[in-house]
Amino acid sequence: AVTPAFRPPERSDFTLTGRPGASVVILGGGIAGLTAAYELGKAGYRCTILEARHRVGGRNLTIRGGDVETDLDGRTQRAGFSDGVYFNAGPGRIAQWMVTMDYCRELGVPVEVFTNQNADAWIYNESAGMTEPVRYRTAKADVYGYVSELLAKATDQGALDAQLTAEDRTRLLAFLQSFGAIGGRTNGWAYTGTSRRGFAAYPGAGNDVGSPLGAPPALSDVFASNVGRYFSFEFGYDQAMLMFQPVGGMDQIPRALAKAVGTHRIRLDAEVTGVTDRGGAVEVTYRQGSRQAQLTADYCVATLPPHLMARVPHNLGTAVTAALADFPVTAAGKIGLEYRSRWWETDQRIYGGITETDLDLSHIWYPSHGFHGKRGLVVGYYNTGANARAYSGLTPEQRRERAVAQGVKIHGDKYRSELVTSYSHAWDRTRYIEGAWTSPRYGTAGYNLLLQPAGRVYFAGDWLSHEVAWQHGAFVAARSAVSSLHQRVMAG
Ligand SMILES: Cc1cc2nc3c(=O)[nH]c(=O)nc-3n(C[C@H](O)[C@H](O)[C@H](O)COP(=O)(O)OP(=O)(O)OC[C@H]3O[C@@H](n4cnc5c(N)ncnc54)[C@H](O)[C@@H]3O)c2cc1C
Ligand SMILES: CSCCC(=O)C(=O)O
Repeated sequence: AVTPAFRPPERSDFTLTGRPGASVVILGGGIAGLTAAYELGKAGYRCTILEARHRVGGRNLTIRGGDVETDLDGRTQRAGFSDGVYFNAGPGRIAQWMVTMDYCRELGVPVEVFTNQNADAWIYNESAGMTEPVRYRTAKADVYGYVSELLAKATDQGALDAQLTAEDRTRLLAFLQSFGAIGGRTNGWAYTGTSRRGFAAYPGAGNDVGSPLGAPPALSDVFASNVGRYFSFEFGYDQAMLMFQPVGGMDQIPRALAKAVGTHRIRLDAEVTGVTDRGGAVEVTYRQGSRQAQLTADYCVATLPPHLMARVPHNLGTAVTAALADFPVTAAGKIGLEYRSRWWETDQRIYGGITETDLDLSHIWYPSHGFHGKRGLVVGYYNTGANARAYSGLTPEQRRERAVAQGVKIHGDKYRSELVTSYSHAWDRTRYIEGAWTSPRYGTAGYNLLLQPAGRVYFAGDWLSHEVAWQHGAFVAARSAVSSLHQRVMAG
């Protein structure tokens, strides 16, 4: 039998057929712009990409030693990372079903597992009064155990008889006993803790049974600590293991796309300043340094973030401007902390994965590659919204100090003493991006308007998809735009 009811969401062998040879100017060299150029190029179109930044990739940004970035506040950082150390400041993970994986395969970008969930990573909820972190495995054992105990008791006492048949009850109780590792009826279905909680010292040879963590805290204390707060993250269809990352940094994807497109077709440091639909062609003006230039093409694919495209003078109509301006934008930030030793592996036995906190740093990511290497890079914060803005308002030094002061609470002194260098990225303060991702108003006239070309101008970007904040969204939106452009050309 074939795998039931599953169709890859996007054909991996996407190709436009026919070679019409029209010219297309593409605004923005992020994933959407590069993909538009790549797919149109394969079909024989003559494409030119205008990208305002000094490199392609847009939000797909990997920072290495020597990279220099200046933000909207004029703060310049020069990354001091060692050779081989990299920091994915934007995207970091890919789900298996995403079309991003097909592009990695087609472009020859090798991928490796990205560890999105780790039983040995920590949970730390300061606001719940925790004074030390708890391992994920321990938190899960206790929460699953107590929830199972409660549900088993209610079931066995007949509280759910209106919902359950006698057979359902038997099956549910059997499931709960295994799921929560609870006692049976004679033990009152009690959760008393098992080896699932983990050990202070793991079992050894001969008669060494190790030092089990032992009895769990009281039920009420487990719920009060709120350690279950983040369990559902890994249930998400977009975040469930296995996840993947390109070997050597996420920017291997735009690099490979740019190579396939041909770097001679990409103009960097080229800021688009105007778009005019002339009826028979599109005229785009742009600025390269002090030079003003102009480019005319048969069609245009515009992939700037919508809130920035809204500010570019054009003659596409006020409804288009209003629709572009109607995308609420989220802030996000990350810091990369390079350490001279991989103490999280040697001392804490954490090989990849994520620690979850209620601190303003939100998440701490450990590297999913380079295990047992000499150095390594930890993502010391990955936060959004108000937490991201709190950090983006600080200088890079202040950001590092704040992140390290928080991280020490979980990891101890090495979090500070082993630190070599850091680089932080504030997406809301990044020129030509000004935000992390948007929340499209699906179903509105404005959103739907932008799915149609405005004259000879097509729009694309993750913001025109149902996978915002994922490269998948940028890929499929670009495919959609070039497909309708191509249909029109072939029909004409
Ligand atoms: C912190 C963070 C984490 C993320 N995590 C993930 C993840 O784990 N996995 C994943 O798949 N995705 C993730 N994403 C989302 C992913 O980065 C985006 O969905 C994708 O990169 C968007 O591509 P795009 O081409 O639509 O937009 P962009 O990358 O924003 O491209 C737009 C381009 O337009 C350029 N531009 C702007 N103004 C002008 C102008 N006037 N003239 C010329 N060019 C201009 C910009 O410089 C930019 O290059 C994350 C994003 C962020 C910010
Ligand atoms: C937290 S979901 C939005 C950003 C993203 O795609 C990611 O970090 O996985």
